[in-house]
Amino acid sequence: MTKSVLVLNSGSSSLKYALYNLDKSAKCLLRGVVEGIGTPKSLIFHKNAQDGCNVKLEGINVSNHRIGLNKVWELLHVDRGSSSNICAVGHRVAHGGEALTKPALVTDSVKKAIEEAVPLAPLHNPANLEGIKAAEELIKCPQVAVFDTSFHSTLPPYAYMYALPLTLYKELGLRRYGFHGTSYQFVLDESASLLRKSKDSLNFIICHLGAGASMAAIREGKCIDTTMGVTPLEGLVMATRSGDVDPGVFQILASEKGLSTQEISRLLNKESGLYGLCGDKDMRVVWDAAKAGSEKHKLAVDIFVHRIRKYLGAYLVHLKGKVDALVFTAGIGENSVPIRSMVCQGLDAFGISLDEKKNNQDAKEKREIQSADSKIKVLVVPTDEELCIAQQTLQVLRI
Ligand SMILES: Nc1ncnc2c1ncn2[C@@H]1O[C@H](COP(=O)(O)OP(=O)(O)O)[C@@H](O)[C@H]1O
Ligand SMILES: CC(=O)OP(=O)(O)O
Ligand SMILES: [Mg+2]
Repeated sequence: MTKSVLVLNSGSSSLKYALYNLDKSAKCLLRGVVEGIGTPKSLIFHKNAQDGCNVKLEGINVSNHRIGLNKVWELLHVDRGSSSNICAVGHRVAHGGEALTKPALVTDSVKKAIEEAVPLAPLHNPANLEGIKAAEELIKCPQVAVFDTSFHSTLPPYAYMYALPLTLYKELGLRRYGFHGTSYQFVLDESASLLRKSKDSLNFIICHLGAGASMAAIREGKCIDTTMGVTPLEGLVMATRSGDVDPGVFQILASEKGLSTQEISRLLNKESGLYGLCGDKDMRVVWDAAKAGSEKHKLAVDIFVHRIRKYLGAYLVHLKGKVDALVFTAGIGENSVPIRSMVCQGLDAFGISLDEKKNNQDAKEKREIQSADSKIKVLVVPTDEELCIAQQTLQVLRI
């Protein structure tokens, strides 16, 4: 049996995993996801691309990522003994801080740097680190960390600095880092290949709209601005994250509601966004309820779209109108016809116009959906963070 690389993408409440051939083809052998970690109703979906072996485990109790990885390990073991051929593990790590700007072989000092960045990504880095430690115990092979933040290391200082006392940047590393980097990397390459041009000659505005959502402005293949900040909380409205709010709310919540910093952080990260506005966090449910007439769900959709358009306007100006394509990716970006339509509504004057028939096509592959007279192309490009992590893992290990 061929040797393989295992990719672990530990999210705030999920653990996605995928197994790839350990060669340049990096063919996907199987993939799966443990959802609802930390709740009594966790779910595991496991799909073997080769023999169609699909497993769905429901209602299990996966209280943390370590237990999640143990379950995945059992499944890999059962699934044609896949576990015994793993020669490398690639981990998604959300925050690399200022020190870690490239994929890195996991060493004690790399783990320490990931630990030091925990305050900067409180929902993600602890899970990432737990995933690394658990994998080290289970699988004796090289482990590689691939950082969400790396892609954004090209941001110019005027885009990454906050207008806070300069000393805070020096003391605490308080600056914009940006996230979803492996997704942007993958989608940028895919978009350039769709347009049959070198990415270095192309400008894009990419919307990564998943449960976590962000946007990036790309000039000549390099990121020049992005919506997420020092943490993955800034910017767009997300499933449970507020995105941009006036920092003045901290004072009001503390003095008027007596909330601690921890409680405020929880409120902004887990109880806000779509969920805070309408009580639902899955855009499919939110959209259906809005269509059925629920005013609060309609408002949640309007706020979600308005925030995207605000940044779209900013990035169009930032790129001086020279944009080759507006790209939609991730769960909502790839699948929601109405959200894409609302984002592009009435932008003909800015060179963006959708072909609604193409937008409505039920397709899974990367494609163009702009109208014939649209100056800027509009693309739907499925992301694959796990494949990108596998490729970068192989590069670090020079395989
Ligand atoms: N057909 C669809 N219409 C609208 N939203 C969708 C659709 N399919 C998936 N989604 C949204 O995509 C989200 C998940 O996206 P994903 O990129 O997997 O997020 P993450 O990796 O951040 O968990 C779901 O929460 C759901 O809201
Ligand atoms: C950084 C981030 O927001 O990741 P995710 O979308 O997986 O939550
Ligand atoms: Mg994601």
